[in-house]
Amino acid sequence: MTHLPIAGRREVRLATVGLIRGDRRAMAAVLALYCSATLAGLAGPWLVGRIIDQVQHGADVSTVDVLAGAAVVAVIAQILLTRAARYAGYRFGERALALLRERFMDRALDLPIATVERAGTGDLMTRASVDVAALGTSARDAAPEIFISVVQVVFILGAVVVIDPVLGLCSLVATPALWMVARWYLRRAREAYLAEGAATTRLSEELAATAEGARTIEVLRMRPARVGSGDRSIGTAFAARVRTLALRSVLFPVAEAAHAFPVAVALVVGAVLMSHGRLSLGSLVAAALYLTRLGGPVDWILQWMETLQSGAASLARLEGIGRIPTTVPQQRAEPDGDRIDVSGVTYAYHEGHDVLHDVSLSVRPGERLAIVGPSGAGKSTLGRLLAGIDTPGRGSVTVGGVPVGQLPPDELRRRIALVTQEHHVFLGTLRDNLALAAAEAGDERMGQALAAVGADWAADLPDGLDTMLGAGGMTLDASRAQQLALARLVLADPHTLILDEATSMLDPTAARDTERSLAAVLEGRTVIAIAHRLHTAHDADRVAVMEHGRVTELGAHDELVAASGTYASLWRSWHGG
Ligand SMILES: Nc1ncnc2c1ncn2[C@@H]1O[C@H](COP(=O)(O)OP(=O)(O)OP(=O)(O)O)[C@@H](O)[C@H]1O
Repeated sequence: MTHLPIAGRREVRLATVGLIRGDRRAMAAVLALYCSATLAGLAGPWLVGRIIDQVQHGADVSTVDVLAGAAVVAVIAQILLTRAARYAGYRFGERALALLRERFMDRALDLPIATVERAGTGDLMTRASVDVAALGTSARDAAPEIFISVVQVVFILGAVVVIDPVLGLCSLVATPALWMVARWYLRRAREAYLAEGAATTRLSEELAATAEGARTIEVLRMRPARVGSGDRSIGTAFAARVRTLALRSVLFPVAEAAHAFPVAVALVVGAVLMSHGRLSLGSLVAAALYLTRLGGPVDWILQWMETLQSGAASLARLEGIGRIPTTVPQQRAEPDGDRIDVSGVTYAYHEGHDVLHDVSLSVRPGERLAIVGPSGAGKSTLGRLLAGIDTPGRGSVTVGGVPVGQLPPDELRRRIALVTQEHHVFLGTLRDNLALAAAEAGDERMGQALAAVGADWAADLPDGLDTMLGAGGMTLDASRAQQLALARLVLADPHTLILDEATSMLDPTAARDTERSLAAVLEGRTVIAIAHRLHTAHDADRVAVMEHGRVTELGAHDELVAASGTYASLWRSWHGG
């Protein structure tokens, strides 16, 4: 299985910058609001310093009152501005997330089906669910919180430098130690917490399984084995927890010390500066108050950094989808007519193992061609090539002279449709389900399409086209679901249909109903039917027999029967003759 690609650091950086650039005004507003809120927050300690200085110089009560009043106003302004900044920040995050999600969906829907099939849908599903959720937490919480904290740290340091540059330098004394321990921690934390999560999950699964299977365990005398494996799981979980505890027991004390140390150094240095008359007591108190405030945002940064890292990993996985070349072709060519030509086609799922060898066929507009042959002969593979899902290794599959792979997917679907046993009912209204095939179709056309395939039940629905289908709504049985799929085909109106065992999975009654609906859809179109039951072949204009990846016989039913080849013997054995 080939994995879907993952974007590199540079692409992730570019994507992030692109998101910020795309919403530049909002970003500027967020930045301005956070800066204002932080500035308002800085007023408090500064005013306290001024009050101390004023009191020292024998100021009267009214001066102190004014300064205290200003401090109150600053606190209120800080609260209001922070609220506005958070609101704007979260909205920015949500918009960025929505954009990424939509871009991911667009890219995912543009992916060549063959690529998705080869990578397995699980990978794509995980990216669409787990990674989008992880990115959501990053965009919604981690990024804004880190952003606020960085703004606060910068402003607090700036304020201390303004009070006195020497004190500013003191506030950086612990930075190298903090930087080193943070790097050390972040390098190990992700893996350690993932291991802890996995060990905890394993332990609870183990205990639950033991409890549920208690009787069986007793009967089969498996107790020692279960106790042993339970002990091992507990041991693993314990070791994983000790590991994360060890990481925290290094990070937190260093971080605590890193917060306290600059305050202590600043007080000592400040006292010296004061004794030289370079600094007032009020300024020293203000600087010390600022430095004690550094701890909060620094802790916050450390705490959210990990989430941001995992968000970046998710972004790399979401952006990775963009690395896959889509099916959208470089040049647009207009097919000349509806004729389908397969010429000299070779195809291999795995290099060196061709499953189609030099297949050539022409299907004229309106013809009915049945493809028959033993299992594994390559019929479905040929069907996929005709529908443009896979591209031939050598040779070409063209419609009206244009290779099917060169037609944009939308255009190709309007010409050629592959009908398989899958007839998915999408969650939504009946109208939504039909609009997938023709978004522009009105209610009348939809009604006609449903009537054409004999879906009379649709006319009796109380909510009509607005009836909700799928989970929580009305469930359709297999034959109705297939009628819905066929009505979609009528709306899409392709000139060619490739039927791959379209009715073989249904029960016989459903198959009969469906066959009638199918007959209505086939009317007037070119039909290439991968036939499992030979009466389909009997009714076709021509029959192609495939064996070992080659077309070995091609002609009308009667001709092939008369030729006494493979088809004739298949027909005889099927007919019991
Ligand atoms: N996704 C795949 N990956 C690898 N090999 C495949 C894949 N699909 C089919 N094959 C192989 O290609 C060959 C042709 O398979 P294909 O399904 O086209 O035959 P078929 O004639 O349609 O058979 P059936 O009637 O059983 O569906 C078989 O050998 C099959 O094992």
